[in-house]
Amino acid sequence: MQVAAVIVDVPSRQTDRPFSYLIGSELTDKVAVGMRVIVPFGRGNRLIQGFVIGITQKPAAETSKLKKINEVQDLVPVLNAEMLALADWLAISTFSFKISCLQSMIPNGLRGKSEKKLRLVSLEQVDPVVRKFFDGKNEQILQPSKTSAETFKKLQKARAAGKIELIYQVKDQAKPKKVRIVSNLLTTSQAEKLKKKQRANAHQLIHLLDFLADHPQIMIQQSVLADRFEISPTAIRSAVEKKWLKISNQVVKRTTYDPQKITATTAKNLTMDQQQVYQSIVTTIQQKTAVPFLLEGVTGSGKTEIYLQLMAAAIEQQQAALLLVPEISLTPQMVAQVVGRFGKQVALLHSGLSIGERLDEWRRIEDGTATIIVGARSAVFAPIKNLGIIILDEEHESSYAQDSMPRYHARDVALWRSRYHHCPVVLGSATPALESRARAQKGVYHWLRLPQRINTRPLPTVALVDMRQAVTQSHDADFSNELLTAIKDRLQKHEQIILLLNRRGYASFMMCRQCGFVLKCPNCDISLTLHKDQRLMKCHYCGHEEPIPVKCPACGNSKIRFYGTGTQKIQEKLQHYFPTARILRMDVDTTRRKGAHQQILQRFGRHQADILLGTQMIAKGLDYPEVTLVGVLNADTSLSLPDFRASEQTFQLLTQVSGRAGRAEKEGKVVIQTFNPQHYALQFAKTQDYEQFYAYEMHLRHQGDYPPYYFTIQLAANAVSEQAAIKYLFKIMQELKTKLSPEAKLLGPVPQMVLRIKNQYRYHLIIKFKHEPQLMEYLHHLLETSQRQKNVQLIIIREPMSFI
Ligand SMILES: Nc1ncnc2c1ncn2[C@@H]1O[C@H](COP(=O)(O)OP(=O)(O)OP(=O)(O)O)[C@@H](O)[C@H]1O
Ligand SMILES: [Zn+2]
Ligand SMILES: [Zn+2]
Repeated sequence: MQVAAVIVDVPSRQTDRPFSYLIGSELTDKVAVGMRVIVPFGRGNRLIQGFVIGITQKPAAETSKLKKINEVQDLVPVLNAEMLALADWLAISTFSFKISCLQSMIPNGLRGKSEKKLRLVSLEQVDPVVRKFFDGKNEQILQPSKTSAETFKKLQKARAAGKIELIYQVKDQAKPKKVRIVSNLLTTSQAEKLKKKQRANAHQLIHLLDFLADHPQIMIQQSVLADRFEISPTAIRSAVEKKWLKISNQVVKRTTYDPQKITATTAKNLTMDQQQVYQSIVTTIQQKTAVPFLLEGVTGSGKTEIYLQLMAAAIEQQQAALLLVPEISLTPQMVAQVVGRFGKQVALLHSGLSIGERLDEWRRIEDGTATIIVGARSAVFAPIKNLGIIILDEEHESSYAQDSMPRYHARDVALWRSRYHHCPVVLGSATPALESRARAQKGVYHWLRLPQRINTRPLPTVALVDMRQAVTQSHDADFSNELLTAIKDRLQKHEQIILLLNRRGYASFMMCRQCGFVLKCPNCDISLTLHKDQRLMKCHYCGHEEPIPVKCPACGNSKIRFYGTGTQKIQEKLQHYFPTARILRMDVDTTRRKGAHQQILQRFGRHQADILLGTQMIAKGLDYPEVTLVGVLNADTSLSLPDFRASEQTFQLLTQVSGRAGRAEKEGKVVIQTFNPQHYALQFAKTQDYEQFYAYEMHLRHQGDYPPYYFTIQLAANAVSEQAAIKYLFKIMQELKTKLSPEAKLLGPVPQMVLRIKNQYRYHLIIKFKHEPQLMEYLHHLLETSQRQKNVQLIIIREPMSFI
């Protein structure tokens, strides 16, 4: 009898092992390793999803007690041998449940009970058995247990030959995507006549009539009309009422980018420096060797062009390329370049996709149609079969680390996959993570450098403004005279400006000026954050929200103040200083809508605005030739976090954002406002000297026994009872002391920075160590036994991003 080892979709310590299921005769030869199955589970025999990770033959006598697989969900496996091996490694190295690892490798749309349909693509030379299965129809639902083994085999064959395709029926995919198309009902002369009849202050309608006069008979997507031609929805609505316009719905095929908006680009001639870097890497693609590279190239040194040409080289070798970026919505320029160069071969994976879109892209990668894959963190699991190169852009970005299970770092997964595929990995950054740079130093990574900008353009000059003095002159805690003067100057020259409001470790909260009461979350030990546009106070940890109070909940006084500078407030101030300046704001509030990031950046790129004001979002990767001034309003907020990486992250942020200035012919200037001008992170940011910063910071890390000199593991205990959490960690600490060598160091147990989240108290213990061969095994044992600890939840995090 055939028995399948199945990992079931119940993420818990108790169920984190394979369960045996019998493969009944109706499913013989249809179940394969890597397929999803539906199985009965638990006492109630609830039907749940699982993954087959092994199949064995057993004598009938041993299988009589086994439950049977209810149904197979796939025609061909969704997880291949590589993914299964990767899941094994991931589960062990990140202390995660196997099911969580497997789930993170498939798109959401394949979770749970989706219906599978097969669609006939071509009728030519189709096997009669397959033809009969379709029974004259184009599409047919697949139910493996009700399909004969012969038919199943033939279907698999037809699929492999591209004669049929698999369609996973996902809720949102079932509904075709529609767009609203606006048709112009007016002739040019009608539009012009109507224009004369409008009131002079009806700017929007006049603007629209101008457009209609210029474009008779045009049919255009409403979103394009709104975005590119800046016509407001209100104007469109009233034009429809007036019968100037007609709106109709049109079904479109889902694509994740609009090919019409992308212009094709060709490869640039590499500079000497670029050529050298390119050569070192391209040989490893050709020779199929798993070499990790650290590409340390200053801002504007032309790393992107090297990536593009390396990807082209992989394609030439009939291989695929994976480009990881920190957050795809923030890198529309990068996406435009990749799509411009590689067109339809590109698949984009990012969080902005709907479930159906993601599934479509995943399938295009899996069946080999897409060979250039661009995506954020989770794209590192893209089902690419023959990888030729993996590139991690901005490799220092913390968004590459997932902070929920499985707690993996995309860099580690990329390195693993590079070994599996025998292909190079390129870690690129102007400000590499200290860990990466240290590994390059030790020769673990092959170290490549681009110390100069393209065509030896200078880096921008950076001025630090001491806000302690500046405030006394400008009487404005947000703007120094120096920054205001510089802004005024660029506005006069019609150049562009980027202003950064550093909001890491920063939020606006409410305090009563009468009694000092601060509005806190009822479930967590943290103050609620003001979201002005939604008129809500929100908890960023548990999602609790409540209306903005008008009176102090404690004393009833109405003298409530909101602290913490918001981008909205800064925008108002800025507009007051420069009434005619066109300002774009980019923060969580203005980018909630899908595609909003892209729209804002495109408008700025077309020079439809003078100032781009934003949070960290605007610091990375932007390449706009007209930007000659970058201002940082508050450099210090991220320094004050009690975190060993605070300086590193501040330096990285400041260097990255400075790098946006002066990338083309015109020289760039940066003004950084700070209350700590003497701090080394700021001093080195002033010279944008990564190497010096590296040397200094490494010295401090060495003295403090911090990474990368030590490996670290965080043991976090969460419990409703504070005492239980502390007690449990103390017990572990005692045990650890007997297991670890004297070289290892233990910190804690101490409360985490936010002591209570969702009514759970949070304590932790940090292990710092250099070489402890027994440790991993002990920790796995600890996790296993922790399930007996009913009232405490233990989480083990390897190399946590911070100790807070
Ligand atoms: N070989 C080349 N010849 C001419 N221009 C180039 C060449 N390579 C790159 N450039 C241009 O130089 C500018 C900077 O390049 P790019 O954006 O790739 O820098 P980067 O190293 O990725 O910088 P950052 O780290 O700041 O994102 C771009 O405008 C790009 O088009
Ligand atoms: Zn009060
Ligand atoms: Zn909360």
